[in-house]
Amino acid sequence: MIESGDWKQEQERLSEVSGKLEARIGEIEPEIEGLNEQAIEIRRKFWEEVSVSTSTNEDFEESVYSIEQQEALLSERERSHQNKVRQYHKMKRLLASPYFGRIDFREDGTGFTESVYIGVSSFVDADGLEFLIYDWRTPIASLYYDHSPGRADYQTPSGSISGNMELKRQYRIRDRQILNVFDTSDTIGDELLQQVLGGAADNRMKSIVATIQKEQNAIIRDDKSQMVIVQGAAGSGKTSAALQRVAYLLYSQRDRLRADQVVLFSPNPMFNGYVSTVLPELGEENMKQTTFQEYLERRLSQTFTLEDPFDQMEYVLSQTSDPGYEARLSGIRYKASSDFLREMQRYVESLERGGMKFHALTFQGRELVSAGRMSELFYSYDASLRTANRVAKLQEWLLAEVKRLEQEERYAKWVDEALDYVDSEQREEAYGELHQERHVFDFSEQYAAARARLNGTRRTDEGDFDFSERQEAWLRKDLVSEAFEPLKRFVKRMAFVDVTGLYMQLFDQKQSAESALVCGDAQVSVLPPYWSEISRQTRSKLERGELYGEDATPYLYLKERVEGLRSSSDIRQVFVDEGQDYSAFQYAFFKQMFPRARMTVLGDFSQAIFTQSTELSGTDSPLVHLYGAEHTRVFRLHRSYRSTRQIVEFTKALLPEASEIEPFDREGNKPLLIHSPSSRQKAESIAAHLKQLQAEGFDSIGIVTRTAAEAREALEQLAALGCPELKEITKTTPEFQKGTLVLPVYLAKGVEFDAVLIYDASAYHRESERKLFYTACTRAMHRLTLFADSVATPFMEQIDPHLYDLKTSPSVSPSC
Ligand SMILES: Nc1ncnc2c1ncn2[C@@H]1O[C@H](COP(=O)(O)OP(=O)(O)OP(=O)(O)O)[C@@H](O)[C@H]1O
Repeated sequence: MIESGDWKQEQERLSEVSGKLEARIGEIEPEIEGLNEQAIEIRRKFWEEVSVSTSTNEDFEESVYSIEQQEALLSERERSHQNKVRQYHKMKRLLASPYFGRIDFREDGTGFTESVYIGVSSFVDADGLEFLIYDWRTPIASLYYDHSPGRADYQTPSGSISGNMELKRQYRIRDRQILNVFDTSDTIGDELLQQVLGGAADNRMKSIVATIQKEQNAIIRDDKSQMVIVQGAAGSGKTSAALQRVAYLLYSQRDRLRADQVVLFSPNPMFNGYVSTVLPELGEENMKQTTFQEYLERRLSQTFTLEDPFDQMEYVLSQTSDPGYEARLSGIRYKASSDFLREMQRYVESLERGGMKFHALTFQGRELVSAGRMSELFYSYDASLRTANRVAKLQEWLLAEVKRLEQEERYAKWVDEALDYVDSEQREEAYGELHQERHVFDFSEQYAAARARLNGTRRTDEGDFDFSERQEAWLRKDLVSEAFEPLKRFVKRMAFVDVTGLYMQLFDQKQSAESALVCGDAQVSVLPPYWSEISRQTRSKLERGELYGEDATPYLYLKERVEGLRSSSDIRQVFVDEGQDYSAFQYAFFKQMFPRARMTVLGDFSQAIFTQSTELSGTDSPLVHLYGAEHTRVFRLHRSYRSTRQIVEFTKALLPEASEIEPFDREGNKPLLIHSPSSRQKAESIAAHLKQLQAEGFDSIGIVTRTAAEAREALEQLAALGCPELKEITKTTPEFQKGTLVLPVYLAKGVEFDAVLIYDASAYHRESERKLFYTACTRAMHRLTLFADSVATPFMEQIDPHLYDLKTSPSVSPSC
């Protein structure tokens, strides 16, 4: 807390700045209105203001020029309007809470101290000379995040600036009143952070600009590395840092980076909604948001029915007695591995020498171009050409060939027969088309046609032999062209390349494990256990027109390498959250898909719940290899902000190798384990506990289950006990909601709750489920309660019993 004189002065300054903000808002409002009206007026009178004439070429050009000018005027007004609206919203946002921090900095050699007030955006005095508020992303504002009072320096585009920080102050402001103000000697005083973290969970993620920590600031402001990897404990602010990083990049590169050139890959659609308000809260437009599955669906769902990662997860967790289970697991691991990626790369290269597969071009049961002919041509091209270039050449040849065949086809027997069935509508169309052939603007033609129609006479050219011949020729052309349309599409879509056959070839069962994996000379270096069963499963799935989740990316990778890449060169920044859940293949794919982008990958290997997980850092990490170690920077976040100290100490103990996790010092109850002798009593106990939590005022509660089936069971049991307003979250739920949610742990990734109830802590047995259990428990901010039958998960038996409290089925009223 500061002295009352200082407080008074601060309040006076706040009132003064708020007054100036209000005055600026007052000035902007009529300007916005004016610009909007101008734009409406221009749009309304658009065609009155332009002169359109097509009489001569000069007139035509004049018209185009006049339309372009009018368009330019309109878009200039619309742009000015949008800019003003943006400014207006920024001022409004500032008015609610103009700044959150201040530093007094005496730059070496200047002889004076400047007070730098920091807020979500800059605000300059009316004369344009004094910064009343500095945007948190300005270079000088980084002093606030990186230093304590004393010697300090910060980086600017023109070099480093050093000086003395004489004061560092933090504020909580609401409705023009200072609620709290404190001077701090720590980097960012824990007091403000304590207050922020002690609050309730929200159904939307919040911005953290007022309390960004030094190690998070380094991530946010790294604008040198091509690849930024953040390995951080659960709740250490990885997602938060990523979102503030997007805002920072949009600010620091505002002359060359637009929000739609940034894309965030989220773990599920619900998470997209959860984080979508942070950037607008910071006055920035949202980046593009998607999930990898959405992308796969867009590219592959026309050819296959795709298994999504959640169904794959359900299989892994629930179908353990399936006879092919071990092989499937081995396949999932292998198909995500760098080994398989290397095999695939070798395979694609080997296709330059042999093994390409094509689908013949057929028409009405006749083979127009055989697969063999395509193969012959493909291998006749210059051997130095890459596969995709040869496929492109072949496509060009095929298109020309189809055109030639189409012309030949016009005199086929089926066309003669079809001509007899041409109806009057088609003939009329032929008539119209023939007359239009000359030129649409050919007035004399139209005039002659109109006169002929009016006078009921026949035009001389219609009666002659030439016209009916031309009409027949036109009809033949039209009939064949329509019939050939699917063939042309087939060639344009590159469907003549048999990608499925090529992919299947990789899983040729006839090859023994010791021999070559495929034709050509791609030799297998490492084959996974159960190889022939993996091959059988993969092939039979493909034969049914279906694709396992683990095959989707490798399949698409192969397709793109063979058919040519479909990259998005406009995207400049790619963010991948929950990065441990992506395979080496997916990363190779990201690089291929976004060739001009830099990447930021955030993840936690301790939360790697999918079988195909990837180690983010470390020498073997495929991520580090992606851009090379010299272009990659790895950050580690150890401090966990989400949960109370008691919850972090408990969850940390669940991971034998996670000793580096540090809890933020916020106190709460120890996690509570409640044993119940029967599943009925367990449900009753959960119901009673829920009621108690709601009575205590917790309004964001997650009942976290192991699988979707368990979530449904929980929902039914609790609803039968009268628990009100339980919300079921499934993989298709589009929005994160507040309230009591029932959801499987894989859908709780990345989100948090005031209180978490682990529906069945007895259900996690296998070592592979340790991370699943850890992920479930780390969703809790303030309370964690675990329900189990007589024996809880072995992971809890292995930890210090002092880390949690224990109860046996409390005698409580069984309903909500
Ligand atoms: N510097 C900070 N100031 C205030 N709150 C913070 C800060 N850093 C993190 N938090 C809070 O901690 C919680 C966890 O943050 P976030 O979800 O970004 O972590 P994460 O590392 O992505 O977690 P997980 O991997 O478990 O999903 C959020 O409520 C976030 O607002």
